[in-house]
Amino acid sequence: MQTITSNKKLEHHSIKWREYLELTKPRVVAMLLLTAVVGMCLSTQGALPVWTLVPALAGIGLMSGAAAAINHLVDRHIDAKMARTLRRPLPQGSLSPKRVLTFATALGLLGFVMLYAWVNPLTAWLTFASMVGYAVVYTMFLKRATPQNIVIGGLAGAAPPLLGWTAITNEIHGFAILLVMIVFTWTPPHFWALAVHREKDYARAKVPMLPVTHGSEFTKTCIFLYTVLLTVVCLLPYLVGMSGVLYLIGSTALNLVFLGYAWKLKYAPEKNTAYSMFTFSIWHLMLMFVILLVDHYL
Ligand code: HEM
Ligand SMILES: CC(C)=CCC/C(C)=C/CC/C(C)=C/COP(=O)(O)OP(=O)(O)O
Repeated sequence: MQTITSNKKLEHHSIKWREYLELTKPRVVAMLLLTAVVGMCLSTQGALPVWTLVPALAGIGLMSGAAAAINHLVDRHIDAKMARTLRRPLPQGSLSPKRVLTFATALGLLGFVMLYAWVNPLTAWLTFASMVGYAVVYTMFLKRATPQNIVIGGLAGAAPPLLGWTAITNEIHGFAILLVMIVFTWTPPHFWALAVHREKDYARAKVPMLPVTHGSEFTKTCIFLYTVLLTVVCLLPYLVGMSGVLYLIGSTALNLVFLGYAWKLKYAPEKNTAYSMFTFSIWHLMLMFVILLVDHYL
């Protein structure tokens, strides 16, 4: 009997851990950290100091996780109306809003103190600004107000390469801004492809995403134009001498495939084209940053 009770307790405990982890959007944070690592590596020709790298990644990861948890908290009523987000811990009632707020505050504070004390105040404040940009500016205001929400809000998610760069050098460099621009121009095709696929969800929840306010045809045109812009932006690291030929070939190949998806989505869509493009967008960004890294060290 006692064993059954303690097993239940254990099960209860482990389920809660999984739910707290889900609040932090771990796969998104993993990608943000990859872009931050690349920012760190590209900022120097030398080896990275481990005593800066570790607290920098921990601090950026914790503050991103805190921002994601606040997004879950603020959006809990919207999330309850959409099939994709209905099973999240808050709409399901498996975590209370108060607990989520405490969790997010603890994570955010811990991350900030780590960055401030062990990295540098510049990185701590820039990460804080990104956290506010996503959790407050995007989630509380822009998301509910304008179809340009993700374009402007995308700046917060694009910041980590700069955060990685400043963590190592304590200064804002033009090359770091180029990396930010890559993620910034990648965000609209990344998200709008998903929004086209999930248009009904957003309409039901009354969130003014572009396909809801301007229709899916207009959104597909915007996706295509942003993908062209992304292709041009991705040439800049080569043109300014930040990256070499390996990067040029790799990034151009990735962008040609991405453009292929955008073209197909606009002119010859099949049932799953929008979702396939969204899935590819994640591979695209991941490989783009891996190529930047390989190019830097070869
Ligand atoms: C305003 C900016 C952004 C918006 C609105 C956005 C939106 C979304 C949404 C709604 C999903 C969930 C898809 C699903 O549940 O199937 C998603 C997934 C994802 N996003 Fe974004 N995104 C943004 C920026 C970013 C950035 C900057 C990164 C990383 C650098 C990123 C990386 C990812 C990854 C890795 C996934 C897959 C997560 C998973 O499989 O659980 N996103 N994005
Ligand atoms: C400190 C720092 C770098 C902060 C950035 C944090 C962060 C987690 C950015 C990711 C952007 C993202 C996943 C937006 C989706 O929100 P959504 O509400 O539109 O998507 P949802 O419906 O899936 O919740």
